[in-house]
Amino acid sequence: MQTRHGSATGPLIEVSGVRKSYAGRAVVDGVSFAVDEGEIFGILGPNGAGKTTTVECVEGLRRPDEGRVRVAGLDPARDRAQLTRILGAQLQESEIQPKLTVREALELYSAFYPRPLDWRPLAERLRLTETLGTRFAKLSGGQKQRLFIALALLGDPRVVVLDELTTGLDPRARRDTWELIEDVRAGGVTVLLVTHFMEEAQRLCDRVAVIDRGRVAALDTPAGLISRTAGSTVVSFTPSAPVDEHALAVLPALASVEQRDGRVTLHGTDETVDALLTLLARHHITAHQLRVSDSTLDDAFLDLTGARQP
Ligand SMILES: Nc1ncnc2c1ncn2[C@@H]1O[C@H](COP(=O)(O)OP(=O)(O)OP(=O)(O)O)[C@@H](O)[C@H]1O
Repeated sequence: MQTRHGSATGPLIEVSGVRKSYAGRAVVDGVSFAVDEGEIFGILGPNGAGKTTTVECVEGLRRPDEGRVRVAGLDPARDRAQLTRILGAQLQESEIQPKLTVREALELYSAFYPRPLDWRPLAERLRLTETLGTRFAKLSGGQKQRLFIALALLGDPRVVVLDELTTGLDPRARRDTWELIEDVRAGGVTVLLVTHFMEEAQRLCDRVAVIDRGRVAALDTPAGLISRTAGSTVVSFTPSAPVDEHALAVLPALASVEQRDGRVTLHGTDETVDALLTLLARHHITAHQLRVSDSTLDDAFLDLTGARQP
């Protein structure tokens, strides 16, 4: 297959056995993954897991102590000048002069690239046209994020790296930003996305690497991560009469069972639910407020890392 940039596909980003220590403590401890062109690839993990350090190695901002990173065949630590032509990174708020207007920021950053996109249609697409005369400091959170995306795309990159893009946004602005990222990918850009939000990863990412304590705890599609969690179906109900614990404990494919305040919650599979209903019928027990749902990426994450999300 040919990409819009005309090169043959293989992974666009390769991270292999990367290690990075600070003061003798390994914060990235042998991370490997590969991102194909056109993917939205998520890096998900608890605070301090090493996500930012990992993507900074991809951006060429940090040099790994060990391991290999390649972006379109370039070594980010060595070939930074060439890398900036194909990789757009999200700036941090502190990197933009608060007094610059949106127009000035777009013009200034365009000058950094050899072949920048025309910023006007980009501003239009990112709904920034109304704000062109507004100073950066006066923008809303959502407008700032849209400007960050515009600046990351100005150089017509093959890949953009977005780190905690929607942190601090309200739900509406977050959803708008997700649509923009989907648009960006539809335009052929590969997206490497660091996120804390399960919903964001589930909605946007083709594949997700869950990073925990500097290592890749799992790498799969969001659906794949969910299906490998112990008990991908959750069923809860209030029984009309006590249910024998031992009978519940031997239900097929049962991952866990909990009885609290008269309510029973089971994690299992569809097979568990079928057997449960048969069991209840046999004992003439009615299941009040019966709820059956699929596990979420949240459950998968907890299973994989044992960490609570903030
Ligand atoms: N320059 C540095 N010097 C020393 N320690 C650092 C440095 N940069 C990061 N760390 C530490 O490395 C660990 C991993 O940091 P990193 O920012 O990569 O994690 P993260 O997964 O992105 O976390 P968060 O979600 O909290 O941003 C943290 O404990 C952090 O304090």
